[in-house]
Amino acid sequence: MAANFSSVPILDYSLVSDPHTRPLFIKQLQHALVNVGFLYLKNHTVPKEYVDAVVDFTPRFFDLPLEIKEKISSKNSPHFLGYSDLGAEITKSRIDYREHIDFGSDHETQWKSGDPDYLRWWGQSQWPDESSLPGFRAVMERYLDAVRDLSYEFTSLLAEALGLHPDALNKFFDRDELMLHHLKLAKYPAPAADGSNGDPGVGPHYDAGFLTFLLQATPHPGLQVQNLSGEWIDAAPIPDTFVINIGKGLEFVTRGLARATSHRVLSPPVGSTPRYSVPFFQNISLHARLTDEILDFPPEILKLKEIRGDLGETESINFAEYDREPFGKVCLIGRIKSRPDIAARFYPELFKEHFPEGMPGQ
Ligand SMILES: O=C(O)CCC(=O)C(=O)O
Ligand SMILES: [Fe+2]
Repeated sequence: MAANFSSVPILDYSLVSDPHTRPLFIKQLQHALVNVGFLYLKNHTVPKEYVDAVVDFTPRFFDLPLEIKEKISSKNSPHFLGYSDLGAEITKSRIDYREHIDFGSDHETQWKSGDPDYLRWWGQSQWPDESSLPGFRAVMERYLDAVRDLSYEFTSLLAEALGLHPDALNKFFDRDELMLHHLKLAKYPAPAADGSNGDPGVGPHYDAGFLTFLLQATPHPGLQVQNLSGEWIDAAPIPDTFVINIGKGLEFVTRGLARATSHRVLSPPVGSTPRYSVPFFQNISLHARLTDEILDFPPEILKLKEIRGDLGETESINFAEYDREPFGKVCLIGRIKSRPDIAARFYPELFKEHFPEGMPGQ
């Protein structure tokens, strides 16, 4: 019988540091990876003051005057980094109702004219002028580095939970200065009472990379994950936790053992204050070709996949190109589809390929 789930498991990171309780953590992690694809992590190692500072700055960023935010608009970034106003982004042909800013760890683009397009996906972030929000950049970069470090530790526990050597997944990451991980600050306003805002929230999707560490920065519910029978299960905020989920890249390279789970965000109810959230997206090397990487799982681990059964029908299909393209290309295609405006400006050939009829909605 297929294993299904009706809630998202909560794992306690403090179990890892005690040799007596560590095996229990690994067991619980194994269940979460194979059967759910989502988990909450409590007692994690990112200092509370780092998290609190991010929670404090997030609404203050969105409260800046529009002209300050527009100065760092993602429209002008070949790296899809910067500020995106409401309605800028498309998920599965549907317009999302959120405002956001995306940035990455400090990074110089490796792309030069003539190089493959996908190298250009990573590059410099755009930050608001220091004088308009003093301390913002330092707080965000400090947080990004701390979550990155936790994400690497977690990746090695995950390898262990899947019966691999703890270092088995390290080869997918480049040296720190060549890696870029993403952080997004998102604001989900309540829709207008007359429904004139169109489709609210963020539509069903998978994340692209290896792992996502989500900080839900307000107590609003809204995040939902889809179980094996297609039902939407709430993943409401739990104070002092991260919600961790698996991206399509990790699912692909583990041959479906670790499952990427479709999820979506519903807007807060009419009249509510906005919901804020801060996902960290752990990337892997732009050049990593996941089809070339055969990981050697022990038979008892592969059996867990059989016991779980098929992943079932979900409402989102994306990032299917892992079977032929390197990580950077797969993700660039994802960005091209969600931001045709940026694609048309900086990646005209890919734009034509994916939007042969021209700009959608025009
Ligand atoms: O805002 C959230 O809670 C989740 C957002 C999300 O799934 C994403 O940006 O990929
Ligand atoms: Fe997501």
